[in-house]
Amino acid sequence: MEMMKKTIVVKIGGNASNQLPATFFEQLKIWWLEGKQILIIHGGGPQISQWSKKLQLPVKKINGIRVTNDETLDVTKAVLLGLVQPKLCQYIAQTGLPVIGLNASENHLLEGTYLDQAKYGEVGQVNKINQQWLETELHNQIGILAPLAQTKTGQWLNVNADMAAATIAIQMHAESLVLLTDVPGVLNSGKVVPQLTETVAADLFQQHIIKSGMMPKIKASFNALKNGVHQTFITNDLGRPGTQFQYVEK
Ligand SMILES: Nc1ncnc2c1ncn2[C@@H]1O[C@H](COP(=O)(O)OP(=O)(O)O)[C@@H](O)[C@H]1O
Ligand SMILES: CC(=O)N[C@@H](CCC(=O)OP(=O)(O)O)C(=O)O
Repeated sequence: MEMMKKTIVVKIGGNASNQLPATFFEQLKIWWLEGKQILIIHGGGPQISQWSKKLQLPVKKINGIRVTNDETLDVTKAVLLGLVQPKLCQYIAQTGLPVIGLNASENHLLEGTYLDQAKYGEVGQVNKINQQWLETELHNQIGILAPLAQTKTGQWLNVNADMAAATIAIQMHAESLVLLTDVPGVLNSGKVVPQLTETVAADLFQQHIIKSGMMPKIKASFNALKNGVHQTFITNDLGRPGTQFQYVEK
């Protein structure tokens, strides 16, 4: 009987995807040669904001979540699936690794529901994934997946990429979740916090040391840890652990 391959989920933030260091591709190659199954969830927040501004659409985020109307949703889809994803696929293909771009419209890959339509508009969370089909796709190639979901009736939803990555990592029973961003980890007074517990995180929230885009990452990381993902990290370099999350059962 063939052993189930271990899955590693890497989320790449929009800023990070513009400046991927050599260590990123080296680590992908190492995991690939070790026989890991690799799924990359990509962001693209800064790129969506940039294109929204060019098109004179409002740019508004609440707690790191984009307020998304129908026009912003179109821009989000166009930027993620037309610009960010193909560029990442190209970079990975250039290293000689096999890669495929994926999105919610394929075989009910990501099914979602509205988060809070009155507050955020066309924004959702992922509830269900087509795990069987995804596993098959990831058997012989690295998957690059956009953070968009579809409702049961086919309405597209914009999903925060950190939250999408955590949900998908949980449902894939991933061994690790890495959130790759533009800072070396969670920072406090300019220094990386190497190990972060929920108690310390709550304290850093209260002191407004953890803000904006870092907020969904912290929530996503603890959510993943509590639901079976073995390890979660925030880093800007796959060669360094950055901040590792610690879940202490109460
Ligand atoms: N305590 C913190 N430590 C590090 N970064 C923080 C902190 N609080 C807020 N941030 C911000 O979070 C940003 C990362 O989130 P975001 O811009 O959404 O990145 P990504 O596109 O990778 O998801 C950092 O660049 C920084 O500006
Ligand atoms: C609902 C929501 O906030 N969606 C995000 C999706 C992209 C994303 O999360 O990109 P980063 O990881 O680069 O921030 C957005 O529209 O910006």
